[in-house]
This record gives sequence, structure tokens and C-alpha cells, in this order.
Amino acid sequence: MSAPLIIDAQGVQAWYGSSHILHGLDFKLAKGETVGLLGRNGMGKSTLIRTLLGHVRQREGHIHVAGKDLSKGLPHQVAQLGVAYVPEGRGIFPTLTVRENLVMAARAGTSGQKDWTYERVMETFPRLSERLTNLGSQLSGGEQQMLSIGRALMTNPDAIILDEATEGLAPLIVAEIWRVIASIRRTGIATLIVDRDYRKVCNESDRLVVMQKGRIVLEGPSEGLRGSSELAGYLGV
Ligand SMILES: Nc1ncnc2c1ncn2[C@@H]1O[C@H](COP(=O)(O)OP(=O)(O)OP(=O)(O)O)[C@@H](O)[C@H]1O
Repeated sequence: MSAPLIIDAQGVQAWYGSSHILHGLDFKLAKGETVGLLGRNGMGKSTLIRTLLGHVRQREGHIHVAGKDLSKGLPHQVAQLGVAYVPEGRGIFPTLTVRENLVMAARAGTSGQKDWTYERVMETFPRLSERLTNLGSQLSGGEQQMLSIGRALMTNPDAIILDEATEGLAPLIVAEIWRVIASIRRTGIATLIVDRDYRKVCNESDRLVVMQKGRIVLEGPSEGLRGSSELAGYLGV
């Protein structure tokens, strides 16, 4: 892998109380690549993401973000280094309008890049542009999800992590979100995707990482693993 690493984690372990969830795994996300993180329910995908982002405090191992040692880092430090997070269950401000939600997230990226402006987010999500004065709480689930992705883009990130971005949404909205994910990918922002639609993840990623019981059990180029019996076995499909 020759591109610089945005996330470089080694020997990551994590616990919730006395439950040992992650058992020493290595994970890398290089500049510009799209990684699909797969695994059955409860295998530790969200925990890995939340650990890399500094949300899980009970952890061990080495985590470097953009070359900086954030093994003991906090979520805002990870965000400042250009990693945006679209959490499962969204993460927007319900009492602020769509416009306010977007504008307050705006900032230049780590290299001063300002590619993602309010106008560009509006063009990307025409639906949101029709709801500018609505409060976050007044949006449909799909619109909230778009707003959450829009907020992440407004930070001009080097990487964006999408945890179950299409969960519980209607098929038309799901298709629209995948369209946006594909366009984010084309702009060169590194992306880490967790989604239940493993076929879509396989098709929309460069590399797959498969987890089972808090360990990485399979990884490699998506093209090679897509449709393999080994992948099907781990996913139980
Ligand atoms: N806050 C928490 N406190 C205690 N245990 C938790 C907590 N969050 C998750 N777990 C447990 O950690 C394990 C891994 O969960 P995690 O959510 O990381 O899996 P996942 O692969 O993302 O699954 P899913 O697709 O169902 O979200 C599960 O056994 C889960 O019950």
C-alpha cells in the first residue's frame, strides 16, 4: 500500500466493562481508498469504529491518525485530523434547522481544502435544499441521514466513516445514499463503510475487512473476495 495512511491501528483491543470485545486487531485506511467492513451482527464492527475514533475508552493498542499517535486520543482530536464520522443512528442537532446544522459544521480540511461548501452539499442533496428551515427533528429518517452525511462533508474531511448509513430507510432513499457514497468515493475522500447490504459494500469498496468475534478473519481486495465462498461463510449468506 503506497498511499499515506490516514488510520494505522495495531493490536487494538477494547472492552465494555468486563466484556472483552476486540481481541488485538490491525486496521489500516489509506488516503483515497474505500474499505468495506463486514461481519455478522455483534461481531464488533461498530466497536472497532468507535475505538478507532476514541469513543471507547477501555482500549489498548496503537492507533495513529494522519501520522499522529492517538492511542489515547479523544474523539475531537481524531475529527481535527480530518476523520469525519456518520454514526449509526445519525448524530444531528434536532433543535437546529437544516441550514444551521450544516453551517455550524463548516470548516476547511487539514490541508486547507474547502472543496465541500454549503452550495455543493445542497447540490448533492437536493432534498435537503427543500427543507432548509425545517428543524432536524422534523426530517424523515432518510433526510436526517442525508443531513448527517452533509454535516460530515462540510468539515472537508480526508476520511469519512459511515456506520450503517442506510439502516431502516426506504429503498429509494437507500439508493440515493449509495449514489452519494459513490460520488464521495470519486472525490478521493477515503471511506470506511459498514452496511448490512454486503453485496453493495463489495461493489462500492476497494478492499474488504471481515470481522468475527472481535477479530479480523479475512481481508483483501473486494474484487477478489466478492462472491467467494470464504466470504459467504463468514457472513452466513
Ligand atoms: N455499549 C455497550 N455496552 C456493552 N456491550 C456492548 C455495547 N455496545 C456493543 N456491545 C456488545 O459488543 C459486541 C459487539 O457489538 P458491535 O455493535 O460492535 O457489533 P457490530 O458488528 O457492529 O454489530 P451490529 O451490526 O449488530 O451493530 C456485541 O456483543 C454487543 O452486544
